[in-house]
Amino acid sequence: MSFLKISHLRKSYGALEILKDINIEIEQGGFLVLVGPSGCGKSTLLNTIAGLEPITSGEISINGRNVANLPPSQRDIAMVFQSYALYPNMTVAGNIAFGMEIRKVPKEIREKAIKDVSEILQIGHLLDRKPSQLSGGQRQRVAMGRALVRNPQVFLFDEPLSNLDAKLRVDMRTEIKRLHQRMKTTIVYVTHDQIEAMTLATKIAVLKDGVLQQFGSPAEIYNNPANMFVADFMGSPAMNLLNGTVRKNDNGGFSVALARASGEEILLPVAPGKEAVGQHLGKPVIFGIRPEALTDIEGADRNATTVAEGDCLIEVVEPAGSDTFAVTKLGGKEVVARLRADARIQSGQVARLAFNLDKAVFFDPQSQGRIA
Ligand SMILES: Nc1ncnc2c1ncn2[C@@H]1O[C@H](COP(=O)(O)OP(=O)(O)OP(=O)(O)O)[C@@H](O)[C@H]1O
Repeated sequence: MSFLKISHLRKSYGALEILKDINIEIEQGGFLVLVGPSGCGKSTLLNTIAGLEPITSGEISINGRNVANLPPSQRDIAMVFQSYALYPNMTVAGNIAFGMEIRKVPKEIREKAIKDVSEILQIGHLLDRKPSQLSGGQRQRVAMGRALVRNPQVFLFDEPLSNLDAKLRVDMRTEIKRLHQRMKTTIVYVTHDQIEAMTLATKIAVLKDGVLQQFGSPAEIYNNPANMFVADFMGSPAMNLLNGTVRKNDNGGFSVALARASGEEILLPVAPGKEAVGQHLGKPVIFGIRPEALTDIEGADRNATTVAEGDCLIEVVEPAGSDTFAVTKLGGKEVVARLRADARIQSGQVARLAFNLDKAVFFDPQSQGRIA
């Protein structure tokens, strides 16, 4: 049974509909990440789960109980905000225990809870400090500690790492993941950072303009994006989306032809299992390939069943330490290939690249949906 279930949820401000028929469900212990560009409605969705915003219609159930019309205090959730929202005049221990004090939890139990969470979060040495005496990462830990001591059914995180610098963000991301693995709590987490979404989530919901674009595991979303928006939004560098035309091969299979800058074409065979693209025979399609599926010949995946090679004029080479990105042009668009770090390729040179066509995806240029 799903633990958190959002059914046909709609939210409007006056005539403006912000969330349009959202349906999502996750299991107990799941880590749901809501991701999408600024203004897509992810914070609004989180706030409706928290009870901070009333919904226009639909249902939100937690552990089988419809909470949509309950106040936040009766939903058994705890929220960690981007701004941390710590009380500046209280010590760390005071901040963590404040909710328990209000609920008149006995002192020994409070002290034990503070001790337990401060061990988990490694903030035992900070308990007597005020928030102003803490670093951003330490404040973030205290905010999490305050949520943890409540032991709620669901944790809600609203962009908790966005105020931290890049290095600390990565460290805290790992820490949140470790915490989730250890505590097996159910989490809903908002971010606009697709890497955070990929690394943390058990399930990702991608939103755009208040519409759920795709809901699935990180691997499903990465490998089989539902549409061109998801394909472009998830992954860095983004998936290459190129204009192609479907052709029939002499042997009965299909290929996709991409125009080169020179005017000639490169013909890429369609891998087994992806023949649905044949329904678009003779018509334009969008050919999607991730940078790592387009490599130097030596870097090609030896286990791939369908690989094609093609000579491409390399316009720019960008060494990135662990690998090298090369930019070429195909199908009227710039294409990024991900080469091995020591690939001997230079800008201005024609280089032979390998296309792993097992990883290719096709989209209908009209509907922008994936052809499956
Ligand atoms: N009280 C309100 N009245 C009217 N419109 C609102 C209100 N609150 C939010 N909105 C609008 O709802 C849309 C979704 O906002 P929301 O804050 O949920 O987006 P978001 O995806 O979390 O964006 P960000 O990443 O920038 O925080 C935006 O277009 C916003 O302008």
